[in-house]
Amino acid sequence: MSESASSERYEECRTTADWLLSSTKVRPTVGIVCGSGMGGLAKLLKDPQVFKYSDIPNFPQSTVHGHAGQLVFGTLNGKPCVCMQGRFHLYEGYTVQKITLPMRVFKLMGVKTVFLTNAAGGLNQDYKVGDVMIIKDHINMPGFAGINPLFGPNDERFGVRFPCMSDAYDRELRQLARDVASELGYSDFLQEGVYCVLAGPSFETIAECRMLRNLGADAVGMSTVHEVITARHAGMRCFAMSLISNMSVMSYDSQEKANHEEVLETGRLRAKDLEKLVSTIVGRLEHNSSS
Ligand SMILES: O=P(O)(O)O[C@H]1O[C@H](CO)[C@@H](O)[C@H]1O
Ligand SMILES: Nc1nc2[nH]cnc2c(=O)[nH]1
Repeated sequence: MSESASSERYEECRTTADWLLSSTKVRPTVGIVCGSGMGGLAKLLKDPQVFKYSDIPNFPQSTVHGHAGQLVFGTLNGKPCVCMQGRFHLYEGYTVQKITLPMRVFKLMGVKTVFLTNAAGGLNQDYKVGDVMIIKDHINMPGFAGINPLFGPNDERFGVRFPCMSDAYDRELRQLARDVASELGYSDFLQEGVYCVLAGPSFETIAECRMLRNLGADAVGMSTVHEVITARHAGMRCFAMSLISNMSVMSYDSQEKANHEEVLETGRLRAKDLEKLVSTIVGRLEHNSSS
């Protein structure tokens, strides 16, 4: 990609951010991305203002069941928020740059902290369906094949050429999440681990699940990592959580089969707990001018 194409991408994000800022009075400091079946989070926002993705300039469209495809502005526990009720995935056919455009739009709208949720398969055999895993680190499998949202000329207006990723998942926010989970009585189903992203859309084979576990992954999914890389590049703090919606099949004796209906059903069962967890954490966020 040429320097001018990179500049066009900046202008594309700027146009979208300016359009949104002129269409709402909310000035969000918190951005939320809802995972599969977790769109209920957006319904917690007070005085909501809803924009369909199809009405927002330059926005991709949601094509996956369980992703409503709208951007909701409002306040959550007193904090001005923008919430993606539906995210984009590589397997939908978008480029990695397109699926992460909303993160740059968040940045240009003034967002400081991004909360991401996803549904994921549990690779760690100590986990169970319905567990909530705070993500402490990731493995970017598509990145090993050159699929990284920062590929191409770097635009310094967003961030540096070589951003650090060893601090991608904010330590303080993870501690806050553990404290809040403990207060809410959620410790029994709270985990903390490593999320591995694959391109999808096929679920993993048994051999692939075994390999990913051996590599140190606790959960596997098809999202979040690209968004986190883009958000961190732009200097936003990130907190991400996986709902363990199904256990990855690790044995040739197993009759289990991963499927999207189970993923959505687990989301429905754990929805209220997840919503309480996220809204309480957001309510306790402190933003100063440098964070
Ligand atoms: O990561 P989210 O968007 O929660 O969705 C997860 O659920 C879908 C598979 O059921 C995949 O898209 C996977 O990434
Ligand atoms: N790749 C992948 N994504 C998921 N999303 C929800 N469950 C799964 C899973 O088992 N594998």
